[in-house]
Amino acid sequence: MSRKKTSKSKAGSAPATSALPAANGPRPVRPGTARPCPEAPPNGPPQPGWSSIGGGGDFYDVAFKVMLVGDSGVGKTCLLVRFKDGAFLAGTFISTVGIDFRRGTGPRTLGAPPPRTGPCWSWLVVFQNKVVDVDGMKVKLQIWDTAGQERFRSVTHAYYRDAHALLLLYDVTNKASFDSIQAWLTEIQEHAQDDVVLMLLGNKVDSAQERAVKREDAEKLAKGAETALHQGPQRAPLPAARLHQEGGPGVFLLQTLSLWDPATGHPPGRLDSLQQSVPG
Ligand SMILES: Nc1nc2c(ncn2[C@@H]2O[C@H](COP(=O)(O)OP(=O)(O)OP(=O)(O)O)[C@@H](O)[C@H]2O)c(=O)[nH]1
Repeated sequence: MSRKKTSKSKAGSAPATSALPAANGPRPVRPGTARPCPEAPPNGPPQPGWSSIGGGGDFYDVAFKVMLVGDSGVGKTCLLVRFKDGAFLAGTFISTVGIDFRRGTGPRTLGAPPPRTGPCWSWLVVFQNKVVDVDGMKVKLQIWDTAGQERFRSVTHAYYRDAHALLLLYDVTNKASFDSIQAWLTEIQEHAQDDVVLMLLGNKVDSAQERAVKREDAEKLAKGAETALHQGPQRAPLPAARLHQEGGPGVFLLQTLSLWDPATGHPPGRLDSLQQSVPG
């Protein structure tokens, strides 16, 4: 695929920005994705068990932080946008890099030097809240989109710690993005909570002709990874069979999906549930 990579912004409550790579020159910004979320608490997202009245007028019973991770270009931002707004971001690929924001004033001028004072919302992550109904319970998902580019990993790691679930994406048309999954798993093992829920997502199954990763290979990887994660030094060993049956914490399953409907060019419906993903 020949997509020109430029840059896009993701905002969130990042750690101090001084250690972060500086934005380099003017960068295009996607409307709607490059804005700080006013609900963002300075020290991370709300935890389960918080009040049933959330910020921004959302009512919920329980809240979870979900993070999207995976190589650059696999479709993390598209997934977030589809899930939140039902829209698909087609066209030029705008990659996630650091653009910073001053709290309350929105995006600063792209390419301008970073602000010298004041709190900064920034960089390589952006999150969106969405409340979904699960068995009569209002579940608030705070979904964090991270920059996939390798040079930003040390920054995005910091956000794994308090994540309840990680959606690990690869692009079925890009073998390299699948080959990287092992490295992502190692990072997850190092930086995420022991009981984090993981899901492997193979995106872009609509591009059947360009497919470079077989479903069986991904299933094999998911199965192996599930066992390895639960036998790792920091994790309690759990029999794989039990995990499959009970669907408990740490389950690592493969789902494939397409965020684009090739028949109509429109999204095939809201991704309220990843279970509705396209078989591939
Ligand atoms: N055909 C097809 N293209 C998709 C799909 N999902 C995303 N894309 C395209 O893939 C490209 C990259 O998508 P992004 O969501 O920006 O990728 P990302 O993982 O956020 O990339 P980084 O921000 O660099 O980490 C865009 O051009 C999208 O239009 C899909 O399901 N099918």
